[in-house]
Amino acid sequence: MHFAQAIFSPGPSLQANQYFALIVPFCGVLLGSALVGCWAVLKTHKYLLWLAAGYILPALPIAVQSMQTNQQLAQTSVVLGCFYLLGLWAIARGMAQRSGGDASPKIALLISLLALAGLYYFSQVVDDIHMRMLILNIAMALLLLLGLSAVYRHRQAEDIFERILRGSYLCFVAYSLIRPLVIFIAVEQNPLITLSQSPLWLLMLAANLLMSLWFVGVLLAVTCREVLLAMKKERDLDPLTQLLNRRAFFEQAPARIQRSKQGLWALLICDVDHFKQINDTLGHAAGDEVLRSAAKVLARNTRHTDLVVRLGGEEFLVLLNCDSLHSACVVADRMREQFAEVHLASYQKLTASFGVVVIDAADQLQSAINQADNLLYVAKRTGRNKVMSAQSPEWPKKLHATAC
Ligand SMILES: Nc1nc2c(ncn2[C@@H]2O[C@H](COP(=O)(O)OP(=O)(O)OP(=O)(O)O)[C@@H](O)[C@H]2O)c(=O)[nH]1
Repeated sequence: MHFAQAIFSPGPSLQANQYFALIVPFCGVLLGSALVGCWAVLKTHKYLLWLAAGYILPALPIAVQSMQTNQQLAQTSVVLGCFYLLGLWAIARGMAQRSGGDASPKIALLISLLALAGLYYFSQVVDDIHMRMLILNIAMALLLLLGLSAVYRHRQAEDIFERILRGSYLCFVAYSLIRPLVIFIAVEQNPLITLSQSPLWLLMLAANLLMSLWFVGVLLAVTCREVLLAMKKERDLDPLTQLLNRRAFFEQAPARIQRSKQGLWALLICDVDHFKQINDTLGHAAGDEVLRSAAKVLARNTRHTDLVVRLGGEEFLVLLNCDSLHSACVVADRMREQFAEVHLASYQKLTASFGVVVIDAADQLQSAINQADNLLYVAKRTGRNKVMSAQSPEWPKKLHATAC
């Protein structure tokens, strides 16, 4: 019989459970479409397209085979086998790509060609449905295995969501490896009359459906979380230096100060000296590079409990946990010295000025920033490249009383 005829002419008596089996491919297409929709919105997560293909491609052979007699299954096995193999490799590829790896396309091609040759032999030369099922299921399990190594080799940030996703994929692979064994035992004990009407077929479809739903659920949850984290990062970080921005600082600083049980907090305002001149002589791109280097100098002199912020332009703010104004000034001075080490082509030496204030309560934040700003202004006015605090000799005596 012709292939197209074999696909479109259903068996003589379609059972109710065969129609019921169509729910599975329908769900596969639906879940695959959800992943495509997700990709269309994000545009960044290309691996979602591979995973979508992994859901949509096998849906076609499942739908067709659910309505076929064993004789028709033999005629369509090679073509429909291609859809299964491509679909399973797409899942492996998607998962591998998500982890920054690959799913060995050459090995996948070899496995697929061998499987298709086997399907051809056991359908066109010797009609053995048992062998065809075994070959196809073994090949599909091997294709999924190709993704597993990449998923475990290229480890992403270890968190509970990642572990659940990885664990789910591992279960999916394990199930695929066990399936040929189940088929081997089940068919051996109960020779198939019509595969698509057998409980084995329905059982496999039900297991597929459950796995698919679970896997897509986990995948979408992980993707949503990634998107939310990326959005939060974009909202909180300065894109040039990757430091916190002003808004994120005022959101995080009060809680950070209140949480700390002991010690003072110092506010260091830092401003790169003659930055306009750097921009004018070396160009805006070099200016940007200087800002990135300045951010690194500040960040490497702080601990994870401190906050480093780009207030705007060439002005930075550091919230530093310390035990005295003196120790905060020592840190600021170390930062100041390290500015001189930033490499600047043809520009003499990079310098920065600092204003330092200490506080012990969150409600002093705004006034302390204003005060640190005043100190910075004095540092600029009295020659730049210096750390100014209320204890500095240059600090105007009449303001001394209000300083920390
Ligand atoms: N490259 C670059 N330049 C910026 C950025 N933001 C602000 N600027 C420039 O930074 C310069 C700041 O100049 P000023 O405020 O005069 O400060 P300054 O030249 O450092 O002078 P002093 O602070 O008095 O030493 C301006 O020319 C801004 O255009 C940025 O993101 N990248």
